[in-house]
Amino acid sequence: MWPLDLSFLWHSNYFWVYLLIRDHLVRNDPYYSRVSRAVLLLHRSRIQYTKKVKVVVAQVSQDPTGFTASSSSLVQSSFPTQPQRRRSESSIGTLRDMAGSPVIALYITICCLAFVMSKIIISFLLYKRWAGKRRIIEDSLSGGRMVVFRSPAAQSLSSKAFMKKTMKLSNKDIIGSGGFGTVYRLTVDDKTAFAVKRLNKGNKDTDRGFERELHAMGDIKHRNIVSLHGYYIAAQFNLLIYELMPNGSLDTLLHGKSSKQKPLDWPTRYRIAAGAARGISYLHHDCIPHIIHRDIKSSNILLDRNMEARVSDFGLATLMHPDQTHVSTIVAGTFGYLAPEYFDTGRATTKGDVYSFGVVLLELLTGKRPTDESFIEEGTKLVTWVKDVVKDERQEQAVDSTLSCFPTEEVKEAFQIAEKCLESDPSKRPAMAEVLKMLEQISSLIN
Ligand SMILES: Nc1ncnc2c1ncn2[C@@H]1O[C@H](COP(=O)(O)OP(=O)(O)OP(=O)(O)O)[C@@H](O)[C@H]1O
Repeated sequence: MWPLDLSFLWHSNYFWVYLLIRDHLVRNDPYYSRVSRAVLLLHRSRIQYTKKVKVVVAQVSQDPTGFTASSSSLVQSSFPTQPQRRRSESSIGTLRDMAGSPVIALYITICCLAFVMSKIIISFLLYKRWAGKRRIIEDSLSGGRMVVFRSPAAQSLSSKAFMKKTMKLSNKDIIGSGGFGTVYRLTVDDKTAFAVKRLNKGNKDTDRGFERELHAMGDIKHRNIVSLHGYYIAAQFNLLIYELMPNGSLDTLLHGKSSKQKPLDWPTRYRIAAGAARGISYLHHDCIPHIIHRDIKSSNILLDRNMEARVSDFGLATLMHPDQTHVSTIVAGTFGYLAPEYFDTGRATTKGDVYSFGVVLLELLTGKRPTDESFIEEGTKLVTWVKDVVKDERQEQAVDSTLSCFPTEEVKEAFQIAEKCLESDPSKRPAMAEVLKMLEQISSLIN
């Protein structure tokens, strides 16, 4: 009976195809979208072809019951009734008679050829993807090593002109600076620009671990994460090449002094909160190995041209294995955003990131920095102050004064989510995936 249903051979293909297209689910990459559509099309035509062949086989065997018409009849035949058993015995008899039939020979040949071809094509695509993931350009100009991860945006990085532009970066190109170094805007042409972060040089030993981490970061593609396009390692400095976020950081948007800057409205704030939660949730739950960010704060949440939130700065991120729930570390991160247990134990956990996200959510709601001077004067801090406000049901008074109108119920819900994230006992804090779910439920209130 084996020639009649060769579909089991195909099922092994689906696993490889899954490997090929799984990223599409999160990336929305047009290439994988095309591949998945082609696979679906092939799958449907295979089913149709198999049906047609089975009909032909049934006709050739002049079997009016069409014993091969569907796999369900094969399943049924595992527990055959009396008439079914008689019918299948006659079918097997007919099969034996048909062993030499040219139609069956043709069917087997086509199935085997298609199977072999499909394996070759899928292996080729997987190899191409693996080989094309990263390409290395050796920079002979300054003796450094540049690695560029393949992506549509980074196509233009292949030329030496890019290296020359990088070497010419000056103070006028600076767009920001932080604890780890200075960030420059690098314009390749009218349409292409990148953010280049210049890091102070570590020693050779840290380079190897540093490169390993960067390669893992290069693999992370998500609509709420700032992509790393490549890096450059030289004797005096290291450069990280990031996607440029035209709308800057949430920190600047909320607390910037520019008079031209319009205050953020509630729907934008809500979208930023949900986007950032989605990005962090992806790092915590969907990346293998899982990633703890360790420095979630408003200056590490950047905004793309559509004001979609992107989590950035994995300079402090630590890769951990799936079976590990925490990593030990010296205290790092930013004061005001760190979970209380972090000071005691020095251990970074995903729940620590949840706490920091809770602080960012409060920043979005109140428009105040966690280290706002008014809190210091009153001898309190943002988190303690908000907890009192929520307890007394005075949320409306705590909302950012630049928010002229806002939906009270949704804002109250958001305060409650922030409060859950800020539980002092980490085990009582929700996981980031739950935080995202709760935030998404607010949007169902909006609609
Ligand atoms: N990819 C980017 N696109 C646009 N602007 C960026 C990008 N990365 C960083 N910046 C800008 O540069 C500023 C400094 O970033 P950087 O990550 O170096 O420091 P930080 O996040 O402020 O502090 P820390 O280094 O302590 O994390 C950011 O606040 C942001 O305004």
